Amino acid sequence: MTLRIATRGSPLALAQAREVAARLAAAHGPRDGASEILVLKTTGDRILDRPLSEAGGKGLFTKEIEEALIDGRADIAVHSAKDVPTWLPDGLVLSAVLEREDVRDAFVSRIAGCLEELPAGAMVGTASLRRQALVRRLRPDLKVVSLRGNVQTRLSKLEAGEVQATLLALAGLKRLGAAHAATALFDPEAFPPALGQGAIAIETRADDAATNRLVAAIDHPPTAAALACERAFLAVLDGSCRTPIAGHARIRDGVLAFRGLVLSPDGQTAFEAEACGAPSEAEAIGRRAGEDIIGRAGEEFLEALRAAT
Ligand SMILES: NCc1[nH]cc(CCC(=O)O)c1CC(=O)O
Repeated sequence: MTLRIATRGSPLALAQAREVAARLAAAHGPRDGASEILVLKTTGDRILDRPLSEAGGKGLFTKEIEEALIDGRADIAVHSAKDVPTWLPDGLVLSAVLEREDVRDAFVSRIAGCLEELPAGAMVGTASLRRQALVRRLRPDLKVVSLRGNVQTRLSKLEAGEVQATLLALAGLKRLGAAHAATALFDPEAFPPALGQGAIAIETRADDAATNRLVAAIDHPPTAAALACERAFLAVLDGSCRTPIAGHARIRDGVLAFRGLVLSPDGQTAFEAEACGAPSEAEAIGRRAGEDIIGRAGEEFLEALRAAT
């Protein structure tokens, strides 16, 4: 039986699918761990002319891939965990997560060594509402503009001088062999990553016991716990592409510590929560942090966020 792995066709998505294929082969040998890659185009790949947050939000990079799982054209879907919507379709599960890459965002620029060094009025291009809000919070004097396209496209737009700086996940740069493009790295405390950033998630049909047994062997339980915590936080806050939301769970000395943040799009208002506990309580920890923010921020602020942009 050859496992069929569905993925988007961007260079980053292909690198991630190949990594899953290599791990399966390493864990189960070339026969039982054999796989083939099925490349699919998603709505998110087709919309190039406007911000994705305006294009209907959730699941733009996952829907067509999940459909292939549901109708049996594929056995495994590989996603960047941060692109996986809060709610999965009925019958699908995140059955494994690979060990997390570096969670940090990278600052990329030819004219400044870091965000602080950019001259007032400089243009920073990023399509991520989280990065836009965090940049505005730290540097309200900069011009933040949307910059779309896959990682390579964004780097060439920077080269062409469309913007003076951009921000990218270091994990993605590393997987593309382009980590040298990073000018500086953000401290995750000052510039918290997207929920799920740096992790590769494997989605399968819940009732496909044979596939789920094979992928269980490449699961990294500490990353899975961190992701469960981060996704529980997202679920409580009903996070979507429209909501600037950030956060990061990590396990140290057997304790899972989470810090999450919700921002107004202009970055001027932010609510933050911290929670920690046993990794086995990951989801409850994430929920607790989310409920803490709802309690303090108030429905009004959160409603305004949902309606914003
Ligand atoms: N939304 C695009 C996306 N999805 C995952 C990554 C990077 C890899 C990762 O976070 O695991 C990127 C590019 C980026 O944010 O720079």
